Amino acid sequence: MASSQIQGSFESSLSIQELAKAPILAIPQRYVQEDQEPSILASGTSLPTIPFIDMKCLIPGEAKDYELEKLHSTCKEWGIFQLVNHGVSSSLVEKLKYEIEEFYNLPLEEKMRYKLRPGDVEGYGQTMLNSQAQKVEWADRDTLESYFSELQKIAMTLLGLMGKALKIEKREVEEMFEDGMQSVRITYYPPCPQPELAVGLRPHSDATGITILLQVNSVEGFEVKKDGVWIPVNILPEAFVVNVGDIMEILSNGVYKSIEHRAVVNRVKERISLAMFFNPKFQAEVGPAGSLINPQNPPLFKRVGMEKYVKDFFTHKLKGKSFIEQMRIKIGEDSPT
Ligand SMILES: O=C(O)CCC(=O)C(=O)O
Ligand SMILES: [Fe+2]
Repeated sequence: MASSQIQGSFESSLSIQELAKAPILAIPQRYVQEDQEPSILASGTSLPTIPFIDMKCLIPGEAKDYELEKLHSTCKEWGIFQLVNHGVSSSLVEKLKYEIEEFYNLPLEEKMRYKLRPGDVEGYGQTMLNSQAQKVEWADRDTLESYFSELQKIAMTLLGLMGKALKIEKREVEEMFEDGMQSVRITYYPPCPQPELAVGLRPHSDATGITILLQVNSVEGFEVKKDGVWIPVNILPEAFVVNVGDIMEILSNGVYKSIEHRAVVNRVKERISLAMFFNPKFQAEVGPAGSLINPQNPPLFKRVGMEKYVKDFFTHKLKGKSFIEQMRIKIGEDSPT
């Protein structure tokens, strides 16, 4: 994994950040999306909360059985959790958060010095979700590099433990994710005078192995769809949110579930998040783990090379879990292995 390139992109929009600075009362028509599903209200009954997993109890080699079991059941039932005691120093995380916020506070002219130009792989500007990932180059390089390398270790540990809990042969998980691809997306959501009419980030599951999300400035807006209902997630400032991605759902042959999530916007506050995506290498194959498949447990998903998987993803319109659905083997269709 160490040799792989770190990539990232800004899902920020220059125009929308500037637009939000002007005191407007209504959002321009092109940002209006009326068909949004409502979130559950935090009144009376208490909200369901996504589970917490304690990294200290998951130390490789001596993972406590109950915590491994909790990780397993959480990945089956939720596909998401808040990771606490993750071991990344709080001074590093705070420094990173500070530098990212400082960047967005720069005057526009300053930010434009980092503007993305066609063909560039790093910089500031608007990128679509399904466009080529971009490399980041604006914050203190050392802070980012340190953060990324810490997160790679955590991701490999979690992927290994998930494989163990699923009883997938260790070799299979390693072959898939070692020297894998990582990418980063930093998203800036400006305050919005009509939050109920605008979409921060539309509902989707991540097409990844796993995703580790950092909420940069403690403003809430992250929501997950559980049992058909949108639940706001109160992310602890010291926690990371770990998402099971579609690749993990496929690898586990449907035992683990990737979860649909979205970002809503806030009437008065801006929000920033940093998502780091962990994926197999291009040479790997995406498909159910061979060690899980037998006549009683036939493959539920097709098998494709990672390169094709990525290509298909970039040409697919992001919508809920529709991408992984097209990987599912339909009844009557033979597994193409
Ligand atoms: O901004 C967020 O909280 C969610 C980001 C996300 O889901 C993503 O980047 O895939
Ligand atoms: Fe996501």
